Amino acid sequence: MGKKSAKLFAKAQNYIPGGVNSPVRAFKAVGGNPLFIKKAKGAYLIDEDDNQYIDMINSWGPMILGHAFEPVEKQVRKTLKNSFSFGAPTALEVDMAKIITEMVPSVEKVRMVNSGTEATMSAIRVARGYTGRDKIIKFEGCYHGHGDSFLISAGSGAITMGEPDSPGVTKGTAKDTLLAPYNDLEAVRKLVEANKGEIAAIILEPVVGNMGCVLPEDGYLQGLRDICDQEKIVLIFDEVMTGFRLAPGGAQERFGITPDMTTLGKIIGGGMPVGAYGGKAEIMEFVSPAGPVYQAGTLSGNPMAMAAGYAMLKHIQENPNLYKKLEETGEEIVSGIKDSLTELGLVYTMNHVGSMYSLFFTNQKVKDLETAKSTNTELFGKYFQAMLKRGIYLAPSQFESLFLSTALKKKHIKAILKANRESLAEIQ
Ligand SMILES: Cc1ncc(COP(=O)(O)O)c(C=O)c1O
Ligand SMILES: N[C@H](C=O)CCC(=O)O
Repeated sequence: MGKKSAKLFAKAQNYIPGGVNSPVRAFKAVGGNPLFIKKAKGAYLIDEDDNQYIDMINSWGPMILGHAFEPVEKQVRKTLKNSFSFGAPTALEVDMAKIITEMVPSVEKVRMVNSGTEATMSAIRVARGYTGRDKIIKFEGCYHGHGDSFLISAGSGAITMGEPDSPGVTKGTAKDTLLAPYNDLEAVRKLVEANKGEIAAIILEPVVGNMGCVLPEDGYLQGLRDICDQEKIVLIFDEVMTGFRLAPGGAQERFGITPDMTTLGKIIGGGMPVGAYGGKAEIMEFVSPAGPVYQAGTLSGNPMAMAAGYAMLKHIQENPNLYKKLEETGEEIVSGIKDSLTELGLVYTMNHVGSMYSLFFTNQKVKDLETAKSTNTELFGKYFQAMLKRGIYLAPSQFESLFLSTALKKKHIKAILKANRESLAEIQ
């Protein structure tokens, strides 16, 4: 790490818990100290010491078109001339809601919030209000933000820091969150049977990014859809990561399964702090002031955030072939890494879909939290550092997915694959 980043991290620890504003940024799981980033453009991050890195996380997903994408920047500049926030309805937020309903199959009506956390917290409240039931089912290792109901066997930074069940969540709250292993339909059937008529919602990441990248097995999403239909349970896809990433209409479009409700974030903000939840009009009509379930926000629908997000979605809607490029980039990187593994005689597990992937340092098939945890996290730390030394910025935890962007060109892919081969060889 460069001198300026080191100095800033030391200073930050005096004022910010752990020196960071979100735990996984602290590099605790991979050793070393975090880089402090001063700017980013296209495929690159530039730190305070002027080192340049090819970015494989893209702000944890939002920057799917690369950093400082011009049409988005232009729209934000234009909008900020009219001031930053009004706390009143705007034309922009109507455009935003319209484009989301056009693009995401399950969403007939949508409410904008400020983060993915707010979106999931609000979605389960609405599902509870709509069904008159209290319990929800979530899956071990899935992460839905830091709402109390979800910090139970939570993925992402919570597993990374070894705190999947956060202190501070009351027993009263925790008892209404039922847990099942991901990709295990039988476990869900048993929970539903044992809690008949009491489950308001099943919430999941339709492709998990928060225990590393884990894909739904064939028939799994359809199986959950069927259970929800039979038992009148609200099926919620948390597409904060996968929305507009795995297809213009997210994982639900890619896998052809329509949930009752969807939560969104990341890409819909174009890099600004935004979330949204939406779904069938019949359910969304329960949201205040149309209905009785209360949810509000001083900065919800903020013009800056709407400008960035709308410019991003409009570009995606008008250029659907960008997904072909993302698929090709993902395929080329993943198959190149697999070739290196074969050449080096290494048997590790690669999970991949579109522009999301994770390399797990285990020879087990990774399909749920238990198998994800079979990975060698120490080896992952060495791999992370070896890649960083070669100018490639990965997610600083094994329990995160990587997110590719359209800014990656041939030269970047070549550099990524070269660094991968050298790093894998170095750390054995
Ligand atoms: C699937 C998923 N849901 C919800 C969230 C929470 O979003 P935010 O960090 O914007 O609160 C995240 C990421 O943090 C996520 O990956
Ligand atoms: N996995 C998290 C969200 O996607 C990582 C971002 C964070 O918690 O800081």
